[in-house]
Amino acid sequence: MVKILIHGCNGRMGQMITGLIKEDDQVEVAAGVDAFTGITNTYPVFGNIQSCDVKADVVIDFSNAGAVGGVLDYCVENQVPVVLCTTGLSGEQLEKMREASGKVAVLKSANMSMGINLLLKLLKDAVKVLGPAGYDIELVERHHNQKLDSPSGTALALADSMNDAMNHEYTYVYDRSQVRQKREKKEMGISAVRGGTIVGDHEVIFAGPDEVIEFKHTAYSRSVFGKGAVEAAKFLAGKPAGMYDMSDVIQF
Ligand SMILES: NC(=O)C1=CN([C@@H]2O[C@H](COP(=O)(O)OP(=O)(O)OC[C@H]3O[C@@H](n4cnc5c(N)ncnc54)[C@H](OP(=O)(O)O)[C@@H]3O)[C@@H](O)[C@H]2O)C=CC1
Ligand SMILES: O=C(O)C1=N[C@H](C(=O)O)C[C@H](O)C1
Repeated sequence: MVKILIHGCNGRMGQMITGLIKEDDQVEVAAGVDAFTGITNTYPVFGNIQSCDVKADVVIDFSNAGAVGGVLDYCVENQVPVVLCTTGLSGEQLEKMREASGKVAVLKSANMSMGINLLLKLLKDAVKVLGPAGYDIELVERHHNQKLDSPSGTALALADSMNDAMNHEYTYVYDRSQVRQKREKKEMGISAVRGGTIVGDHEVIFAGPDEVIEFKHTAYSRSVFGKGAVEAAKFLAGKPAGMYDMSDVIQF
């Protein structure tokens, strides 16, 4: 039985994972941590990770970029692997994560769903054909009105996946309305929409002469992220220090 500590247990994703773990007899929640205490859980909940004295095999973090430093310190100190799902991390926070991965196992992914992870792979092939053929690349993402970061971590991961395949030739242009000049060839435009309860939509548009090719992923429920996070936790428990990602968990 893999014992999981959910960091951000009372948030949208924390509650989704709580439900998924109940249905899975290979995992259990050892404890939760959340700044918000207005929910009663069947497991012990701590107000911050430093005060948590319950042992776990792995941490799943869906919280807030500002909280990730504390999670990494806890995981290094207690030698607990961590599945980092929180997005919007700064350069400094990412550097801290890389340092921590020298001492403990860290799996980071901006999107735990099967669909987006397949798309990350497919886009590498698409861009190698369509980029040199002169197709312009634009990404549009849509999320609910409570989301803190923009663009989404997934939009950046999709762009990075294509840019990695193209030797980092492209620069990113965010929300084009502020840019008062014509589009350059080696740009990827990234635009964010926020509204209502949209779970998460990502579109990658390749616009060429007289034709457009679009890749689109729509999440209809947070369960697609939650299931991936639980599988990642099972995979990561007991793993040696290092950086991991969802391509280690889902093999296509
Ligand atoms: N990788 C993936 O597949 C996915 C990633 N995400 C990312 O996960 C993160 C969480 O998303 P979501 O669940 O929707 O967000 P929520 O705001 O619903 O949940 C986050 C929870 O973490 C709590 N929290 C914030 N700061 C701390 C802290 N310092 N210590 C303990 N708890 C804290 C919040 O409390 P309070 O409300 O009091 O601040 C809240 O209850 C976001 O960054 C989101 O982008 C989301 C979905 C999928
Ligand atoms: O905040 C969210 O809700 C989501 N965040 C992730 C992101 O920033 O990419 C993943 C998913 O799209 C939902």
